[in-house]
Amino acid sequence: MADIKELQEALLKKDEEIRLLKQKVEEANAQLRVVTTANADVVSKLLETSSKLSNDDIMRYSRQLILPDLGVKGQIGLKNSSVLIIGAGGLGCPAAIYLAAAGIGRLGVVDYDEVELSNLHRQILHTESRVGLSKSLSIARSCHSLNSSVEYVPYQLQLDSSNALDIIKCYDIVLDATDNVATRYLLNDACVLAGKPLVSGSALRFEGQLTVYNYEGGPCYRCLYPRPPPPETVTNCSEGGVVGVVPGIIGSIQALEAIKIASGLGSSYKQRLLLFDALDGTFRTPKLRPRNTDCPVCGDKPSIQQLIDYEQFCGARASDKDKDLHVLEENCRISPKEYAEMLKGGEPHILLDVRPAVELDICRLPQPALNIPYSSFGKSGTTCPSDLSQAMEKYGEDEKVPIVCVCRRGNDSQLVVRELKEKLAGKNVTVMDIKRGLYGWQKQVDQSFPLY
Ligand SMILES: Nc1ncnc2c1ncn2[C@@H]1O[C@H](COP(=O)(O)OP(=O)(O)OP(=O)(O)O)[C@@H](O)[C@H]1O
Ligand SMILES: [Zn+2]
Repeated sequence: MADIKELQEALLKKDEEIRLLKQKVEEANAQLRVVTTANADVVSKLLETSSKLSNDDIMRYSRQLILPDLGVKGQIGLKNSSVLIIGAGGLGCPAAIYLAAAGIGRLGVVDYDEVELSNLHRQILHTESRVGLSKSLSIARSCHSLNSSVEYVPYQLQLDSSNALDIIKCYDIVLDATDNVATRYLLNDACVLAGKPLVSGSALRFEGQLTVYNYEGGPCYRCLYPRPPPPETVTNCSEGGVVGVVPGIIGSIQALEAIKIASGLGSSYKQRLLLFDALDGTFRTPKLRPRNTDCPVCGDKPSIQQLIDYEQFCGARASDKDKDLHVLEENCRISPKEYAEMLKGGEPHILLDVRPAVELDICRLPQPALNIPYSSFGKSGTTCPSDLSQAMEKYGEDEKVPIVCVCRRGNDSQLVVRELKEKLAGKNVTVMDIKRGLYGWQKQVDQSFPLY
């Protein structure tokens, strides 16, 4: 009997435990329902705001909203998209302002550099009062005053292998508005690894180019250019010059392609190149090679699965800061001050200005100079350019007057000295360069000398 009683008590205890457990499950379910409903509320609120245009939006964007190809759907696509622009210069400025005006949701702008006076003829979002200010901040400010409903994220830094992926991952579309080969490869690889379309632009002198890499199965930059060009063949705007409107046009089309991608229209340049020639007034759009299945980064068996050292790969720096060459021994160089002393003392010498002829019209040292541009030195083969030989002959064989080379910044002049030393080997002629060229002259000798 006692056993049965004990068993009954044990059963009752178990029943009570089961009841308590059921109660706990019920409470947990109730809590779950509350959380799920709350989440659904948050999600639907988010959807509601991101899929709706405010009255201000409707008025502001009305002229593009009524385009049947774009419409409300396209505008919401823009509002929900983010674009990252690398380079706040000649291409970045027009690209940024049109993206801001069109109502892109978020706009990131990366640039390590500060505004300079020589930027203003083409980098049209910067102003005279912002000379010395960060370019990415300056763009964000200008765009904000045009459209404050866009979120702006300025990055005052140099994009490199250590930060590129983390930044790019936060955006939908990337615009390459930079001016150097190392950054082009970096951006290409980062966009392939992160799966982002790369709207790439470039502009120099009177010419511009544009294409969209890594977009809907199209080629990447490496598919078309597997090897970087020799560094000495690459020119940038500060060396080659550029007409401001050219990057204006290319940067605007970069914005246009990003707008088309973001609004669902798609880009016209996935396997096509735009070539703009401002002197001819022509636009050509040749087709490009398709994606290379053996491409080391976007091919079927990629060997590059993380970012590499792009400055090393290209043999060139990714910024134009501190570009001073040091190829000569100190005894082959004189300071601008020493050259000024030479002039004062009337020491006979040949001044050889190795800048392009067009630059001598801008300014020159106060001494008659022979002009043989650096670019033409290779053309005379192993011999000395004939103009220089003639100038040396004027002084006669016995009087070996020194040759003093000068250029804008003191880089080309060093290369010329090196070359002349080989060409004049055995002739016992002193050849030297003026350190830091006209920049050095302005700094050490004549502050009123114009710089460009
Ligand atoms: N890796 C990089 N990270 C961040 N910004 C970059 C990088 N590479 C280039 N840039 C920026 O891209 C911009 C390119 O623009 P652009 O060539 O018009 O200007 P610039 O270099 O100031 O011109 P200039 O050659 O006349 O001095 C520059 O502002 C430069 O600082
Ligand atoms: Zn590729």
